[in-house]
Amino acid sequence: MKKSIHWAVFINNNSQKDQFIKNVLEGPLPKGFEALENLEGALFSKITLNQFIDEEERHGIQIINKNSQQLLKTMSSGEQKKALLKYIFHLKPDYIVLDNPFDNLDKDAQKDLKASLDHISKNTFIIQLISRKADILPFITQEMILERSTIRPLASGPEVTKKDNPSVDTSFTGRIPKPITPTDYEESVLIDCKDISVIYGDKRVLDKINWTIKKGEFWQLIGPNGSGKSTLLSMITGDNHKGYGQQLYLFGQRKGSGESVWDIKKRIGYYTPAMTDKFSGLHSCLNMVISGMNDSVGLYLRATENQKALAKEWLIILDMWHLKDVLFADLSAGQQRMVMTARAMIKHPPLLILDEPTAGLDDESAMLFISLVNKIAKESKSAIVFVSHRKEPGLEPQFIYELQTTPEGSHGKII
Ligand SMILES: Nc1ncnc2c1ncn2[C@@H]1O[C@H](COP(=O)(O)OP(=O)(O)OP(=O)(O)O)[C@@H](O)[C@H]1O
Repeated sequence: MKKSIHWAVFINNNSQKDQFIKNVLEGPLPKGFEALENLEGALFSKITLNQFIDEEERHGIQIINKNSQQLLKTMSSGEQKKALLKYIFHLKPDYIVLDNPFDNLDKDAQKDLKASLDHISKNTFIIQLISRKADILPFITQEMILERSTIRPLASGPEVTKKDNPSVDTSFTGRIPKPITPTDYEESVLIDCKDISVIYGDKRVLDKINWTIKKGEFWQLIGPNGSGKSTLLSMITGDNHKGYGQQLYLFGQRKGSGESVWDIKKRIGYYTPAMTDKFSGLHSCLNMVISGMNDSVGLYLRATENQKALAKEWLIILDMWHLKDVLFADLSAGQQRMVMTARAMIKHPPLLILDEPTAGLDDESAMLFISLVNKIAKESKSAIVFVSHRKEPGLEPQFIYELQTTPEGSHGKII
């Protein structure tokens, strides 16, 4: 039967998305979705991927990658999404819930996904959960918004659009607070990659990468899915053993020359949204910021008065001081990312790495987050590496390092 209804459900930081998904898949169906009664649904989401990865880790069971030698968790995020999509299409469900389907996908993969969904939407109901307005699928017929747990049609028309499109104040008051102790690394070159290559089995991932990151530089790292962005980052953070024996210099020390992993880690502030999933979230917002000074999650050591005062300054800048006692888990996704970025930056590490930090954020939160990153770039001496597939409106990197895939592995180019 030809399907003529497809829904877009706009979600923002306050939407209770998980509950909504559960209701759509298992009932009771939310108002407006009665057409799905007694039908079989499937979920295309990071949530599903995490379940498959968990199954693989705990029980060694490969489901969506059963025809592949490669473990799901070692696949790039784009490859994981493609494998899940193939699996779901194979199941031929009556409807598919797509949870921000374009996040983590490069331009070509987004185009392919759009074409596949266009095709499948002829026989399958689509419910698109969406944070960024530009992502809306062309065949959507109903636009809804999920405010906390309440679903309602999206307002339209001049008198109501303002309500659903509030403007964002991206101006922060005050300057980025200085660290308690300045960094002990004063050299100009932080990271130096000379002819770095990486091969996994017979898969050539990086080919002769030359990239130097200097003090205070603001870089964006781009490249299609599977081009080796995460692999390159793991070389820079000293986490990839493939760096041994290569001309990889991390804060002046050659990888494998007896350098201390601790010395490397303490000079890098790192944030990627997947980090947030791993925290219990039972720490207060203030303690999460303070923990950035102790390199621990939450607070296990008693904070000094100076540390508390510095964390306060950061929360004031972020306009979140009134939330200081709120549990991290109870903050919105956008607020959690601000806190995690403050946590990564509080010591003003020589290098701040932000790996796809805006994935899953709504337009407003992404704008606010980007203006924070621009501010950090302007007001601190930390170098920044920002990884993102999107051309983030408003992001002001000085340089872009692009990985371009070739059969010999990706080549790097400064653009
Ligand atoms: N441990 C591993 N074993 C085998 N292959 C791996 C391993 N780690 C990474 N790869 C492969 O290396 C390639 C590069 O992966 P990487 O995660 O670095 O790409 P990426 O540019 O970050 O991609 P994405 O944008 O999709 O996140 C991928 O094809 C991936 O499958």
